[in-house]
Amino acid sequence: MADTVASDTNASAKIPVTVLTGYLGAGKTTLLNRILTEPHGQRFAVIVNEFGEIGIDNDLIVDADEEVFEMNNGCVCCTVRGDLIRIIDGLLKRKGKFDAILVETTGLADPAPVAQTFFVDQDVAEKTRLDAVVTVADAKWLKDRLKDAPEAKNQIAFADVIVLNKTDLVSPAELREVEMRIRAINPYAKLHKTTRSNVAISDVLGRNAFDLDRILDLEPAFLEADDHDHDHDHGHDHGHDHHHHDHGHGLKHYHDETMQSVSFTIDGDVVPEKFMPWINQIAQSEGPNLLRWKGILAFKDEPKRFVLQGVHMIVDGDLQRDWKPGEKRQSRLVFIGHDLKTAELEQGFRACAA
Ligand SMILES: Nc1nc2c(ncn2[C@@H]2O[C@H](COP(=O)(O)OP(=O)(O)OP(=O)(O)O)[C@@H](O)[C@H]2O)c(=O)[nH]1
Repeated sequence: MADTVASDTNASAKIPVTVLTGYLGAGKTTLLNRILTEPHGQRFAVIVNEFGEIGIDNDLIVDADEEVFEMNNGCVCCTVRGDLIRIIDGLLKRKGKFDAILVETTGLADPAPVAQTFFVDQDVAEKTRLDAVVTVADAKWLKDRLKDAPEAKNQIAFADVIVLNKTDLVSPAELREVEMRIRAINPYAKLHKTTRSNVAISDVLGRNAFDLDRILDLEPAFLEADDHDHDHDHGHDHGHDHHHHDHGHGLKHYHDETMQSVSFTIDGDVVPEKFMPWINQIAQSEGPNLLRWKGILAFKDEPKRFVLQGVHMIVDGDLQRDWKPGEKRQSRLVFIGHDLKTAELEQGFRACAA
C-alpha cells in the first residue's frame, strides 16, 4: 500500500465514487433523486442497499457476513464489504457506460468499511477514487441521534461534505445549536444547510475532497464555532473530559467527548524516507482509534504534492499535481478519531521535517 502508491500518478483517470451516508430518514434518497434527475450530462452507476436487483440487501450492509481482511501483521481489524467489491468489479467490467459511481449506504451503516473498500481492494483501488463522503444530517433529530447512535456520530466525523437537511423543521436557534454540535465532531467538512436536500450538485459531486486545500483554508473559521454548551452525555462514551483546544504551535485541537480532530503543519518539506515508515507505524499502532486521516505533504526534491488519506489502519497516497509557482510548500496532516495521542503524533510528524 503506502510504499507502492507513490508511483500511482494517474489519479484523474479513475472513476470518482461518491459515498452518500446519513441517518435513517435524513434525506439521502431525496438527494440521490435530485442528483439523478438534474441535468448534469453525467452518467451514474448507483449502488444502493435496498436494491435486490444488484444483489445486496440491508442485512449485508448493516451487519452480516462481512469479509475480513487479514493484514500482514495478522491484524483483523480492517474489514471490507465483499459484496460491495463484487458489485463494483461487475460495474467496472462495463466501464465506459458511466462516468461516476454513487453509493448510498443504509442509514445504520458505519461509513468506514464502505470507504475502506476503495483503498483496500486492489482492482477497485486501481480503477476508482473516493471523491467524497457526503453525509446528510437531519437538523431536527441529529442532536438526539448523536446521543444514542454511534453510527450517526461516525457519519458526521467521516464526512467531507455535510448536507444539513430539514432546516424547515427547526428554529434558527436550534439550527445554530445543531451546527455547533456538528462542528465539534467535524470542523473540516464543507457544510450546506438545505430543505429537501436542495444542495447544488457541484457541491456534492466532483469535490476531490482529498485535495485538502479547500478544507484547510476554511479551518480557522470552523475553529471559531466552538463557544457552545455541550450536553455531556456520558452514557456510552469513553468518559473523555471536556473539550479543549489549543491554537498555539500550529496545533489545532477540537473534540467532543469521544471524537477529536487534530491537525499539524510543517512549514516546509518532509523526508519521505522518514515519513512513510512513521505514518505506516502510526497506522498500525493508532489505526483502531483513527477514523479518518488526510494529509498534503511536500516531499523533499519532489515537484508534486503527495496526498495521503487513511481509514483506520489503511494508508493510501498519491503524488498529485505539481506545487504551483509561488505556492508555499507545506506539509499538513489532519487526524479525526478518538483518544488521539496528540503530543506523540505531533512529535513524530515534526521529526520527519526535512
Ligand atoms: N420537512 C422536511 N421533510 C423532508 C426534507 N427532506 C426530506 N424530507 C422527507 O423526509 C423523509 C425521508 O427522506 P428520504 O430522502 O427518504 O430519507 P433517507 O435518508 O433516504 O431515508 P432512509 O432511506 O430511511 O434512510 C421523506 O418523507 C422526505 O420527503 C426536508 O428538508 N424537510
